[in-house]
Amino acid sequence: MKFRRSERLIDMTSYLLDHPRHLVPLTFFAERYSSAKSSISEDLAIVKETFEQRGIGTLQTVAGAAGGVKFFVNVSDEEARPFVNELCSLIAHPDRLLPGGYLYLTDILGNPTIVQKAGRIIASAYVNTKIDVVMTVATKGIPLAYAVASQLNTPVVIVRRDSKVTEGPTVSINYVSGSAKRIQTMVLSKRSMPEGSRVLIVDDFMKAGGTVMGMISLLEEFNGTVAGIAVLVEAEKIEERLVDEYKSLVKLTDVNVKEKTIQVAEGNYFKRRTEE
Ligand SMILES: O=P(O)(O)OC[C@H]1C[C@H](OP(=O)(O)OP(=O)(O)O)[C@H](O)[C@@H]1O
Repeated sequence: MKFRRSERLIDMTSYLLDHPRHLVPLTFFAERYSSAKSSISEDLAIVKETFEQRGIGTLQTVAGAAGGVKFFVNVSDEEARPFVNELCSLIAHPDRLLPGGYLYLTDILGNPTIVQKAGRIIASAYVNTKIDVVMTVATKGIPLAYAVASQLNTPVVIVRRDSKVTEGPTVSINYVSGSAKRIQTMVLSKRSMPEGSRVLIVDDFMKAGGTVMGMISLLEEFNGTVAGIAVLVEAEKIEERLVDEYKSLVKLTDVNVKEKTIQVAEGNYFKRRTEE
């Protein structure tokens, strides 16, 4: 059955969006549409141009016999900013404030539309970064970690705060949870990731950064490399912030637990993108 160009473009776009960072050989599309590879190359040029013009992402071509094309999500700032501003308005409710300057985010983290969009935007910040694994810590960071990892075509590694028989042999470290100055434990199965993995650390919220630091320490036990750190929301700046290099979509700027007021602004996501 022959496919018209318009049909090929629609189906090809859908396939590429569903398979981010997968290498798709041109022959795959040529056979799928019973078309010549030259026609497929022309189709892909149109898809690439439109993706880039509409701020959706880009296509990278891998030359050679084992080559093909890979879709990389790369949401433009014009596309991302309205979403982040909407997120700010959603978060800026004083009744979200919790003791210790933490925030109630469970409703947002339970909203697949929000989490998937945030995942695409965070993944866009690493379009030129090689990432083998996305790491998070149970529990609230898990939905966002999966949303980011699905765009990076990587597995998710979930650090636990306790050891379970079902995890097999594990590595554990103790860390100081920043603000609370509590000694806490992090545990990870020895089978969770290969030695030397390049890891993107993702979490929902960062206050003092103790949790992120804990994951960094754990990573050292696997000779892993921190490829990046991304959080949905960062608490307002505090002196003893343990982590400097990270990206956030939203930040709390002025929290007054007593007055129950909260100011929220864009995180450093856009700032760091312009600096890159
Ligand atoms: O920067 P820090 O001061 O370390 O705080 C950030 C931690 C605290 C909170 O997790 P918890 O509510 O402790 O745990 P869970 O995600 O399981 O609810 C949040 O999800 C981050 O992981």
